[in-house]
Amino acid sequence: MESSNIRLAVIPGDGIGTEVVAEGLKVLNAVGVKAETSEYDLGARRYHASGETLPDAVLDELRGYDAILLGAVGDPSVPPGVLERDLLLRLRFELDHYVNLRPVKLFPGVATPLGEAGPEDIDMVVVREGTEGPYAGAGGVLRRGTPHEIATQESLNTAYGVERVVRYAFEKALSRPRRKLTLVHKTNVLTYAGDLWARTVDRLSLEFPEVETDYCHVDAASMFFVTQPARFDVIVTDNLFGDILTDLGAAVAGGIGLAASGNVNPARTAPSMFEPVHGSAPDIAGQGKADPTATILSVAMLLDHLGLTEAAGRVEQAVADDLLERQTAWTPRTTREIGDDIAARVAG
Ligand SMILES: NC(=O)C1=CN([C@@H]2O[C@H](COP(=O)(O)OP(=O)(O)OC[C@H]3O[C@@H](n4cnc5c(N)ncnc54)[C@H](O)[C@@H]3O)[C@@H](O)[C@H]2O)C=CC1
Ligand SMILES: CC(C)CC(=O)C(=O)O
Ligand SMILES: [Mg+2]
Repeated sequence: MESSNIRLAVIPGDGIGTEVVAEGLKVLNAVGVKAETSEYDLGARRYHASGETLPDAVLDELRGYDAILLGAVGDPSVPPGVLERDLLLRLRFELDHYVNLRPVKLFPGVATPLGEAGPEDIDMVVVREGTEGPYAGAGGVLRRGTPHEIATQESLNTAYGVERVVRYAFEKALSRPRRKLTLVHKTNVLTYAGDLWARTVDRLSLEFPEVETDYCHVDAASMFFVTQPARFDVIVTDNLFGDILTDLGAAVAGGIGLAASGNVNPARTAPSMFEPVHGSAPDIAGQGKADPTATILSVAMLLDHLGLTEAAGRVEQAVADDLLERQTAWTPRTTREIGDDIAARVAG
């Protein structure tokens, strides 16, 4: 076993976030990695108790960890966007998580709505920009509440921000057997931002001659996710397109309960943060219905990021085995039971 002691901040958050994170930690414990975990009460409960979303002192403390595991944030009792923007996006921006890494991978035995498609057809990684785009918060509103209201929400794209995420995506493509990188954007309409993205890919492609590059408009890419997912290997795209495409990718690869992600700071100037792609799912919260697999796979990504590749591989293999068994011997299980079963497999 790799010996190391990791310091982990845990933010269960809201709704099913608390349920799935408990299972992620259970599996982390079972894999035998020495981890010192500290839980942070951030989310709707704290907001109602104190009005706080992410106090500066907490943010500073979080900077000192090796990594962060997050469940999900957002609750119907809190005005829309408050927790998403002031907690989740603030974490991503302040900790410079400029790569939002989202594998879209069909595990053997998992049913896909695409019918005939198999694991060889659905195996891609979406490299979503994480700190810019329409999520940067630029824009405003005039004459709010009147019939003449004007709301603008601008997409921020900097040469610096685009170059660093595109470079990461090229490196990711180079590390994979197919060595293919597809830029997904909407260059035919979003001409200013699209031009910057396209020129950046063209320029960096000279540094990565082994990587085949390709371009797809986001509307067509959405179609190809469903009709020809094998077109894609590594995708690089902006914050909004990547958000939308990865929920679609999750559906195609067996469901939102299986989709893992990492908010990565490749320069390691701050801890990276790992979380399921899904949200707090208020519709099923507190009922033990949430699938914790996405969080458990996010724990595997976290371990891999910290160089604990053997442990990461064991967690992913345990998930793969569990998913395969679901195909042949499916029985309804609670969130906790799925966590127990995967933890038992990890422990051997
Ligand atoms: N990273 C985060 O913290 C995210 C937070 N959100 C927030 O979460 C709240 C709910 O957002 P929604 O749009 O409903 O998205 P959602 O991802 O929470 O739920 C969408 C649908 O998927 C189902 N689902 C989600 N995770 C599941 C799991 N592990 N197992 C089984 N079913 C699962 C839900 O029951 C729901 O029907 C909102 O406040 C939203 O802003 C949404 C996405 C990401
Ligand atoms: C709630 C959003 C800020 C985040 C989201 O939907 C995502 O990152 O997938
Ligand atoms: Mg999303």
